[in-house]
Amino acid sequence: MRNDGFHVFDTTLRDGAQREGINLRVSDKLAIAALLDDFGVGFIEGGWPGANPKDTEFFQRASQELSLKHAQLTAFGATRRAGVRAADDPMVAALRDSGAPVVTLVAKSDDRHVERALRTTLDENLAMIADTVSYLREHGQRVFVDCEHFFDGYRHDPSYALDVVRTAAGAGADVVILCDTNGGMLPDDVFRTVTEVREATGARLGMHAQDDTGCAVANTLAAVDAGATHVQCTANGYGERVGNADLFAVVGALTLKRGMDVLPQGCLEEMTRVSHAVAEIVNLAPDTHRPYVGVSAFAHKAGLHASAIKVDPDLYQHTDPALVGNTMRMLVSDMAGRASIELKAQELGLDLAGDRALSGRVVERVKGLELSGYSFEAADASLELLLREEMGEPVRYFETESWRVITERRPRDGAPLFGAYESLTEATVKLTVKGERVIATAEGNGPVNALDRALRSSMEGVYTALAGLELVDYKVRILEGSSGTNAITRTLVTFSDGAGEWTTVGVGPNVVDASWVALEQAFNYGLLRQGYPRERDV
Ligand SMILES: CC(=O)SCCNC(=O)CCNC(=O)[C@H](O)C(C)(C)COP(=O)(O)OP(=O)(O)OC[C@H]1O[C@@H](n2cnc3c(N)ncnc32)[C@H](O)[C@@H]1OP(=O)(O)O
Ligand SMILES: CC(=O)C(=O)O
Repeated sequence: MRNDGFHVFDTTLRDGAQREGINLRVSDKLAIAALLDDFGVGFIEGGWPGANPKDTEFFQRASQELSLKHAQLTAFGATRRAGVRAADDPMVAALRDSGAPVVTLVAKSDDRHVERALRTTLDENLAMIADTVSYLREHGQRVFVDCEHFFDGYRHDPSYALDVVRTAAGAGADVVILCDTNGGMLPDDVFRTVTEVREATGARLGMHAQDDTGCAVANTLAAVDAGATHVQCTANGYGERVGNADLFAVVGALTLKRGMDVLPQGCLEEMTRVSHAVAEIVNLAPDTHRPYVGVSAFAHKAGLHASAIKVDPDLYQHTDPALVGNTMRMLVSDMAGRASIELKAQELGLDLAGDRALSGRVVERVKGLELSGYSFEAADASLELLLREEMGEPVRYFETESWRVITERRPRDGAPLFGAYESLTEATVKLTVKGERVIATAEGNGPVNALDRALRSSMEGVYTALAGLELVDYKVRILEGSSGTNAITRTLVTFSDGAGEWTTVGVGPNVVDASWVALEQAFNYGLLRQGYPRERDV
């Protein structure tokens, strides 16, 4: 049964946006709020209305444009200024007028911060808290109070820190959140402190953990173990400095490890989609190694793991990836064994018919190729071509006789070192396509572009679907960097046909050679994907 009394509170749009490098537009914030609502969080902290025009506009637009199924919007702001009535403080008025049904107030709870940062008295700080909470409650808003620097404050002057909690709860705050603002706590500190504060005050407590010791998720779980019933987190752990407790890791742990029903039915499996979509909106590459949601979170590389997974995936997985909307993947590399190959073939839709000798041959070839610089982990299309070759079904739509590339560079203005120049590359390919010898030449802005164009022009009369294939990514990695320009080069090329992408890998001492190897595979794989019958006799 769902635990309605437990709060999953998301602060991606407020604390997450405090991460260096994140800069959200109002439309980004609205889109992220909709995603967090899909994930089923109970509260979405939208920002600080009154602090900047963007956050004020967010709350105005949210009330018209968002129709939240699960979450309530929360406005963040500080307690009133010292020496001013809450009713007369324009920043408190902005919270009151935000339209948000819930306000989270940040309050000082460390006596040193009160005296040195706020530059007021300990009593006045308590009055600021009581006055602001009561004022917003009188205006019909639910209030949560974030006790900033609570854990440091509690160590320094526990009695004052407890007075802050009692004052907030006494004035009508529904939840008092203990914040590890500097992120310096460890789980045992948090468990002990939350237990003591709960026993001393009887207040409903929440936890807000920064990740400066890498313990934000563990600290959040420790607080829950000690009786906290409200957790503040951010999507993918984005936040000030090194970040906050990761929403997905915390929810994954509470639901799948603690058996707590903290999300509405059906929302848990939205986790991976929401994590990746938020990353796209904030313009950060999704972290492939993020717990639960990373593309590598259930990717298996070691041969021993694969052989056990073949029997039962649970043997090497802490949970079923489908529960969080993720999928298991097999990685094939020089750490693979026969079982890795069999599982990977299944994933690619190929039937090895339990042929151990065949999978053994593939293992040997993969290991030999990886020794010479190949890496199949990110190049499933290359692996599939290799598997098909070993299965006796080689994918060959053309045969290469030779290719040649010439690049001409003409400096302008007398050739200064960083000056402008004109550069043009010309590639010629000689191939056999369906038994016919073809020679094609094309120009491009570099060798790979020119070869790509020459390959297309040599075959597009025969394979018309080539027009819909596009090279979308090209990566070069220098292996054995100590050899300088003599080094081995590995290239990865990624193509798209609109419906999907595929990546191939090439290796060689010459970067253009390595690129050709990857291109040749990419074209063959692309033609296979378009459904052309394989040419066995070219
Ligand atoms: C731990 C956290 O992450 S809390 C979230 C922090 N987030 C942000 O700061 C982002 C948004 N902040 C802002 O846009 C600006 O800082 C504003 C608009 C809030 C305030 O701007 P300014 O009025 O120029 O003040 P400034 O930023 O220089 O200093 C903050 C003021 O708030 C006061 N203050 C800090 N905490 C509190 C509090 N809990 N209650 C009341 N006042 C507080 C400080 O004493 C300081 O007062 P002063 O102006 O009299 O010196
Ligand atoms: C409130 C908050 O963000 C903090 O104390 O870290």
